[in-house]
Amino acid sequence: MSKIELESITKSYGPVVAANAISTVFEESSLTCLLGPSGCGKTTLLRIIAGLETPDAGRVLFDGEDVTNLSVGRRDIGMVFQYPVVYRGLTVYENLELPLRQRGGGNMSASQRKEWIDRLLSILNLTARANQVVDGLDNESRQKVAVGRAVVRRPKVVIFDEPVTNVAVDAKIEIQRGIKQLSREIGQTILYVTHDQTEAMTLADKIILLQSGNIVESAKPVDVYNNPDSAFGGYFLGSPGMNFIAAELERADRGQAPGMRVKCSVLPEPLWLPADDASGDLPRPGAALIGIRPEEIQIVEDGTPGAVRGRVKAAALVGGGRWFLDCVTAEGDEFKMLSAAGADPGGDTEKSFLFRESVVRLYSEEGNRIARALVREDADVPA
Ligand SMILES: Nc1ncnc2c1ncn2[C@@H]1O[C@H](COP(=O)(O)OP(=O)(O)OP(=O)(O)O)[C@@H](O)[C@H]1O
Repeated sequence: MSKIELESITKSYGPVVAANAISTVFEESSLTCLLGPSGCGKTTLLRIIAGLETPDAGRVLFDGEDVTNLSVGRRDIGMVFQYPVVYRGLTVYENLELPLRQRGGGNMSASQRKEWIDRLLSILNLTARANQVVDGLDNESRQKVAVGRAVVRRPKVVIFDEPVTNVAVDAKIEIQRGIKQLSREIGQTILYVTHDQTEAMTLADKIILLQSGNIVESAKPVDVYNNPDSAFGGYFLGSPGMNFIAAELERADRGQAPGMRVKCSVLPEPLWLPADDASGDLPRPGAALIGIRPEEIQIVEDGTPGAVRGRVKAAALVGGGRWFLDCVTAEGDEFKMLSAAGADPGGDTEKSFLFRESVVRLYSEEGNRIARALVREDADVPA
């Protein structure tokens, strides 16, 4: 189990930059999901770490050792792909035992080896099938065997490239649970590629979100979800994604405290950005965006303090009895919201909406986060 560091990894295919000077760290014994839309560079990065691809520039380090020019075989990596790779003609147990016999298991006694394989079989819910020949197994069970084969030697890192794409839903959850357990109980360092945000949110200790060969988010799932660094991250995670609504910034110092006033059609009163809360220098006056998640907006009684008027354009029932609503403010700004379970709010109806100030985030027009939160203009500020 190793800590993996990437230092300014760059890889281009003709005019396409698949990895643009990427630097990051995958901590030992952690499960990191590489997430992003098709073509963003997930597989390229994984292949460079595995040694299946050579970067144009930059270094790959395993526990501080430069492995950039080491062959695949000398990097000590386990791999699981979309389609299960198993030894045909052998039983489930033998599939897990063979890699240990071939290499890596030499210092285990026979009883230790059996104990370890039995533990893996139990984690992967394969104990009852231990003596079945893999050729007769369904695709899902064969993929579990492939996972077992990849981790049994306890390699420095195990790489998963969309391993549950071709697996039925029930088995998908079971395989994901097994993989999570492997990282928790055995401390295996795992890199996991997926384009499925729900899978990444469920599994990952850390999510790395890629866009066009660049890392745009790198944090715990809850932090990426609640406070994405980029509008792309806010939009990509969430179903539907975060709303970004046009806002206007103007300089508005309060006594000795420098800051900006933030006006937006969903805020009946402007909010205030103290200079201390801005990431970097205070932004220039002008256009900006506020970010708010669909589930953070409420429909409230007319006349509720802080509410603004708008219209529900269309409503659709979604999971758990909640309603997905397509809405627009009186000033014409569009937004989406998820209402609590309840009666049909009806399409094309006038409503009052509450955008809770406490969750309004501020982004530049280019989509970079300026502040995680804003305050009321009359809030106490340090002298
Ligand atoms: N061998 C190659 N030759 C030419 N272009 C390539 C090659 N491998 C990757 N690319 C290009 O590099 C970019 C990144 O590809 P990559 O496969 O890493 O993305 P990805 O995020 O894994 O996508 P997907 O989810 O579709 O697998 C894409 O534009 C792809 O077309």
